[in-house]
Amino acid sequence: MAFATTNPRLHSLRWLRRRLLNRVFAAAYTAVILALLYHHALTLFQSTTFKSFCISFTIFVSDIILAYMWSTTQSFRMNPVSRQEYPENLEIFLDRKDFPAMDIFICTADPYKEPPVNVVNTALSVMAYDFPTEKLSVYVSDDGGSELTLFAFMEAAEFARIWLPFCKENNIIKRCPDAYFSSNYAQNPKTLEIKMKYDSMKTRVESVVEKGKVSDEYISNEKQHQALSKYWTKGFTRQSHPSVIQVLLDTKNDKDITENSMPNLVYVSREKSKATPHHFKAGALNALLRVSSIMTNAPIVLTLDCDMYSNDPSTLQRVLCYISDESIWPNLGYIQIPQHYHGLNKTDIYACEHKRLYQLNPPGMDGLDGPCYVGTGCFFRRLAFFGGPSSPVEPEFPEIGPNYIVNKPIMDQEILDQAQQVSGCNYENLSSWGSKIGFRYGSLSEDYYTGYRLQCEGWKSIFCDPNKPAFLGDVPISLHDVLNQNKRWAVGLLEVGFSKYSPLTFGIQTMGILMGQAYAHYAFWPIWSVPVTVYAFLPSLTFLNGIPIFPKVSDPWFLAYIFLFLGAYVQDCLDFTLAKGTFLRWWSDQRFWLIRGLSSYLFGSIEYITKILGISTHGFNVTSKVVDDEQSKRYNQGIFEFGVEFPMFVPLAMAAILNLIAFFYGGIVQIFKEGNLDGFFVQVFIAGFGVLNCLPIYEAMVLRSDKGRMPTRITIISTLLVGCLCVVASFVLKI
Ligand SMILES: O=c1ccn([C@@H]2O[C@H](COP(=O)(O)OP(=O)(O)O[C@H]3O[C@H](CO)[C@@H](O)[C@H](O)[C@H]3O)[C@@H](O)[C@H]2O)c(=O)[nH]1
Ligand SMILES: [Mn+2]
Repeated sequence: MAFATTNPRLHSLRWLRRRLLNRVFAAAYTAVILALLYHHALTLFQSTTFKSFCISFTIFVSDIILAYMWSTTQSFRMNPVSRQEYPENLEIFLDRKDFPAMDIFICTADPYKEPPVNVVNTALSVMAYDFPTEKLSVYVSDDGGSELTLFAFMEAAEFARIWLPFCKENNIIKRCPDAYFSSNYAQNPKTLEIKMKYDSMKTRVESVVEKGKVSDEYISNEKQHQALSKYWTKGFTRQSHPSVIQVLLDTKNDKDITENSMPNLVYVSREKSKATPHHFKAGALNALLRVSSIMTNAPIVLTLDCDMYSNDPSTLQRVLCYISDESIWPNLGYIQIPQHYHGLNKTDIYACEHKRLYQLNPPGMDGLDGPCYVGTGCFFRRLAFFGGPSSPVEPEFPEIGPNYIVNKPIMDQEILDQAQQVSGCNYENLSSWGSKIGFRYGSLSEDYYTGYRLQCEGWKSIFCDPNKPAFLGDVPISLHDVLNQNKRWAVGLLEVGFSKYSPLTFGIQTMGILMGQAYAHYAFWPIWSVPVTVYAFLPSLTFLNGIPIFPKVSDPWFLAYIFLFLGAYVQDCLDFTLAKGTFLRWWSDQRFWLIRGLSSYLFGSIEYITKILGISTHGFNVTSKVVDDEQSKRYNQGIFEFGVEFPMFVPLAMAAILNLIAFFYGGIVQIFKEGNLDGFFVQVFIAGFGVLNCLPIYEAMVLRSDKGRMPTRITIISTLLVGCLCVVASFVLKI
């Protein structure tokens, strides 16, 4: 049969050959780790003084943590797979009229940190998907409760009427207007006219944001006035206000300028009250889940952050390649498409690409039960939010359940009333939302936690990583923002790691050792701060006091250190560069791992501890997406942005100063005067490696005069603290 030979398929899966090599290497590496830990244990027992006991103990603990974290990474290396989709075959299997409906959720939380113009760009890019428009609904959650965002969407709804047909007729690939007009697009009267309209919308939105309110001259009709006036009632604030739900486009009634239908576009700002916890993004997404159930109840839900626009109009078709495969459908919970970023600088100084998290580890989990959910670019099956594949959980009433068939138009008053009700801030009281239903509460890393719980319930996930990135996102471009973002993750991850659902216990029990370990790897990221901090300070402090703490070069145990260090680094570098990474980006990535260890992970762990002790509370600090021109210029040149007096810079600056002193001063005294390189080689090497990694910090402290330099106060404080540390160490270590 001719058919059999051509054998059209929707997707394929390939086991990566490197998994065999990985396993052999893992066996050898494990043996050496165990041997070294045995050696440490012996040293510990044989230590004769309290001082040497303390030093050995610290190193032992650090190495156990490093070893444990290394063991968790093996889950990603045992079974990596690679998938490929064939969307061109889709319509052989599935008629276009049978495509399932899609509800797309976009979250925004603050019009000043997340400029509304960018949020509408994200929305326009997905509204223009190459998909039957009547099956597409875009829901925007505005946790900022801001008339500025609503106004931006009113403008966007109008602009969409010309933008969507333009994209479809001309087969435009970049359907995010801003991305399109910043590219090298064909300039003809038609495109120029559309650009003019886009610019005029942009200017209007930006000037409204600048003014901080929508003044009368911007309001074009009574309907808009009515919608916006909700914000002008007395007592309406961002933290306390009733729900505002506005259907901006209704696929049944609204037509674009070519008389074709448009997708639904619904703006939702859920009710907020200072007395009721709102659970940040997870709460926002749950409100959207319910509102969308009532209005459209599509079986597939895409979650998108407002800083991620669609870069490929055919992504939905690609995802349908999995969705329409009956062999994987029964247990399929979600399909995760990784984050890719635009605007990274050449060497990605803050390692914001997170290659390991978003690109290297997921194929490893995909070879097991499937990747984590990472908060954006993820297609969920609505059903997955309501209990496991074989243990469904019923919601409070059927209209918000996954099986409900919506039979009224979206603008029907009854629908609008119900939507208003389910987006109320007390709606979830005494319900299973956040615990058994919907996005899960209890962690600031709600994405990781939700995916984890769904997988524990038995849902599988799929990693889909098309060659052409399906979404492109923004990265924070100042060090302060990046460290804060990573600190938030650290707190959120520890919240899961030490909860009753800890991957170490609950996870391993329900999903097996490899999946449990994979999730534990992330949950315990922040404990890397312990070994990183120890290795940043202890070798230098002891070295300056003439105390050797590692085996001599002539000692056979020295080889174990060499093997473990080089083994981990070379493997990491190979993984990174084989996945289209450059060597310089890899260098930034490993450097930033050290930086995070000394800052975000350290502070995140402290914050987590103070929180469980009840000393402090913490919230979801939204990352700023506003770009300052000067900052962005420095970022593009690959220059670190310090600039502000930020406590997390202190341990970084301290480590930089201490290692520099140890490397030069200690190096000269010990090695040239006393000729003792053999005994101190590892310590000198670590200090030298520290210095090499800290080059941008010295530059920021001494050589730079721009606004992004290290604030003088931080340099002074850190120098004083290093001084104190050295004095204390010389007393303690000389005992
Ligand atoms: O109370 C809140 C706080 C945030 N958000 C939205 O959540 C998204 C992510 O926030 P952002 O400040 O951009 O955080 P990032 O650290 O960049 O986000 C990463 O980390 C988050 C978890 O910490 C995940 O939710 C994200 O998907 C993931 O990209 C944005 O769209 C926000 O508008 C809300 O809707 N409500
Ligand atoms: Mn973000």
